[in-house]
Amino acid sequence: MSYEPVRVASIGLGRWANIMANAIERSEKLKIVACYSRSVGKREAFAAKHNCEIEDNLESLLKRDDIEGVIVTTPNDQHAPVIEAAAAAGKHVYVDKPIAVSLDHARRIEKAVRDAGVVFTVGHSARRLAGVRKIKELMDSGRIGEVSMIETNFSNERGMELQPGNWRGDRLMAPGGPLTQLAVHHVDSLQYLLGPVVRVFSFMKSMYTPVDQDTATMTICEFASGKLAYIGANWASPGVFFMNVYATKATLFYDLDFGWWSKADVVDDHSKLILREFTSKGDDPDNRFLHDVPVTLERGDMFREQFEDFADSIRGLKAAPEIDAAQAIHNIAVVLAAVESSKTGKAVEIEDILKS
Ligand SMILES: NC(=O)C1=CN([C@@H]2O[C@H](COP(=O)(O)OP(=O)(O)OC[C@H]3O[C@@H](n4cnc5c(N)ncnc54)[C@H](OP(=O)(O)O)[C@@H]3O)[C@@H](O)[C@H]2O)C=CC1
Ligand SMILES: O=C1CO[C@H](CO)[C@@H](O)[C@@H]1O
Repeated sequence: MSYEPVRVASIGLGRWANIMANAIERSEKLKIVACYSRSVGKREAFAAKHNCEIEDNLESLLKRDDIEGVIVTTPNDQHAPVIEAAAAAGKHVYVDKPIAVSLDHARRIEKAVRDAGVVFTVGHSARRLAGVRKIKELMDSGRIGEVSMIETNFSNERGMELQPGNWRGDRLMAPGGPLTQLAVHHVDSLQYLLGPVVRVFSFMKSMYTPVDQDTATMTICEFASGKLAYIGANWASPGVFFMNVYATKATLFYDLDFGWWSKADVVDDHSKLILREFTSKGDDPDNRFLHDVPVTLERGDMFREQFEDFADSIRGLKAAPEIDAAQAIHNIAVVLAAVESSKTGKAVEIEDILKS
């Protein structure tokens, strides 16, 4: 069903704003009409590239009646103040992940959008990858049996390039470093697949980086269902994104070439999902053989789709976007529990984090 494109403004015009704008430009459901960032150079470059108007300050942008929603890609600590102002002005809000880096900020955001009655969503796009959607389908259909555990990793080399002053190198703005910035995507996908995490244990170390930030993290999660998951995330290796699912009838190996992450319209072509199962399974454990079945992945576009979900909700085609504030808060609670565990050397209950 087609409708008048939802008119949006981009706020916080760094690297990710441009990748998100490219995705919006692949859709007929939204149109970027204006932009704002604090520095003049970034505003001018973004407006020229994405053919939109420039606003010199947030207040003037939010006063415009022709802007229906905002795309917030400011650094993590600037999500809450920008969203509070946008929601108070009646603008619908998309914010990139993580929703915020403290529960206090996350709850301020939840309250602001609820009080204003605006549509709100968070960019946990990885669950929309063709491989993750297919894993969910294979789990729900019973094809792979019952899952006991999932192992994941999302890593890249960025910790080695951090400089003092970069917000990613700040423990308050990016707690757990690569866990907050990269593997929070796996935190979301794992809770999408297995339900809520209840308890977390984590080790975090600072390695191969010029700043005082964790760059190697290993986290184990226990789910309310009793199932288990491992999340590895480092900032000291070439890019890695994988998810391996262990189930009673088959094991799934999902691997994505991180080099294509920001090109969401083709990234699914650079991923593979293998299903490993028994060819025959007799009584003799020394006479059981396995084979690998490649699983076909239909190409999607995780970034375009998340914006279309947002736009469809604004136009009333659906009640709400797939990812809401409550899920995003649970995602960040898992990250904060992992950071707490790495400090205390003990497992941390998510309930205790949510109570704090
Ligand atoms: N989903 C994904 O895969 C990814 C998500 N992200 C997320 O996107 C967000 C932005 O990341 P990224 O683009 O890499 O960061 P950058 O630092 O490159 O860009 C953020 C920009 O926001 C601007 N800014 C800062 N404060 C404000 C403010 N108060 N109001 C308006 N603009 C402001 C800054 O520019 P200026 O000085 O001009 O204001 C800055 O350049 C983060 O939340 C990050 O986690 C990032 C990468 C990938
Ligand atoms: O979420 C993310 C995924 O990958 C990006 C790198 O391309 C990160 O910068 C980011 O924070």
